[in-house]
Amino acid sequence: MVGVELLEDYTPGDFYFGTSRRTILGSGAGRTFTGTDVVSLSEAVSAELTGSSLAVGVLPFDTAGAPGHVVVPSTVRTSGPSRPDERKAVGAPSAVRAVPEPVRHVEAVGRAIKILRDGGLRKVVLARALDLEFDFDVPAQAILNNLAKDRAGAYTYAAGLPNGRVLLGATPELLLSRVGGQVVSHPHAGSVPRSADPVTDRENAEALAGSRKDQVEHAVLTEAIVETLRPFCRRLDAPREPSLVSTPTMWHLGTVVTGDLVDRDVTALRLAAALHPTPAICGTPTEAARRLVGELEPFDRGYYAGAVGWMDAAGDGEWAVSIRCAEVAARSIRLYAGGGIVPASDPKAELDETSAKFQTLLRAMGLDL
Ligand SMILES: C=C(O[C@H]1C=CC=C(C(=O)O)[C@@H]1O)C(=O)O
Repeated sequence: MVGVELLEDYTPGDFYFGTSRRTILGSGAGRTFTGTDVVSLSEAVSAELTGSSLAVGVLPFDTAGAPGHVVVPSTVRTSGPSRPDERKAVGAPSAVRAVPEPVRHVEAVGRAIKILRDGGLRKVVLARALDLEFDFDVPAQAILNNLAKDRAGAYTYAAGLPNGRVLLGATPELLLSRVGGQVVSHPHAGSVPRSADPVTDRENAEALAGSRKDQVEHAVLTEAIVETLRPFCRRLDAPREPSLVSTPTMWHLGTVVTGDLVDRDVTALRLAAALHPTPAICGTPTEAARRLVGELEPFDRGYYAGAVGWMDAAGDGEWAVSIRCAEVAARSIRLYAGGGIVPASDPKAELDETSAKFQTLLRAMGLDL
């Protein structure tokens, strides 16, 4: 058992962020910043941070639905990585409901494909949700423990939301990290499910690497990241071809983009605000894709498909894309999963992809749905 004390001490409302290098636990709100203009929000937060203080928080998918929410916790503790040995029991739900019904998601993807083929857009990301009701309070700490135990994603997180709920998950995708003058982004797009059978698993990965449709889906994303970061960087590198990356449940195409900043006053949160929403979770062109998401999805995304992370007084920090996550209310939990749609997408395959993406949370809850 390595460095699990902070994980054990987590209580709902705290901010938890765990990676392979460190664990951050922030408790108690010393100062809270809430705003719908994330660039102004990032500037207000920078102005407040001094010495060793840290700001932590979440950005929503769309500030028309929920504000950016960043706090300077009264207590911040950090340690090495948290690797629990034991799984914790979560318990079974009394009701499960898909939002929308799977057949309606297939229809929405079909409509999106038609719009894309008619030439209006290059890519849009459509999501669906799974609502689970319980006869007891949802044990957020147990789910977080199990996500860390499963090493379910490179960034395991939980954050208190302004509505009193908790966003928790384990995402593979880095929106932006900044250390001194160096920035890194690790965009992910293009996916296939893992398989328990090693031969099928390898075949799935090879099919993904060779898939023209997934290459296009990924290229749209990397282009957008590079275009957004270029004005901020004097050096910016991105490999021509994406690489295969995996979580316990999914294979993805990923590209590590690295750069050197022109101006070291540009903070991690400011850069994350510039990048968000990327085509990994919204689409291209951004505004048209955001409108289509609003038209085709029958729910508000809230803090799903936003960003979660931290920043220090020097402007360094890490912001991950808030996917493979759920929003926990007292006795209910809403899981989210989405997928990028391009003209060559297949609606049924997109439904299956979202089902596979739900597995990150479902496994952590010990559920076989
Ligand atoms: C939008 C999600 O995943 C994104 C990240 C990786 C791969 C994706 C894809 O292949 O569609 C999505 O762009 C999600 O998990 O809800």
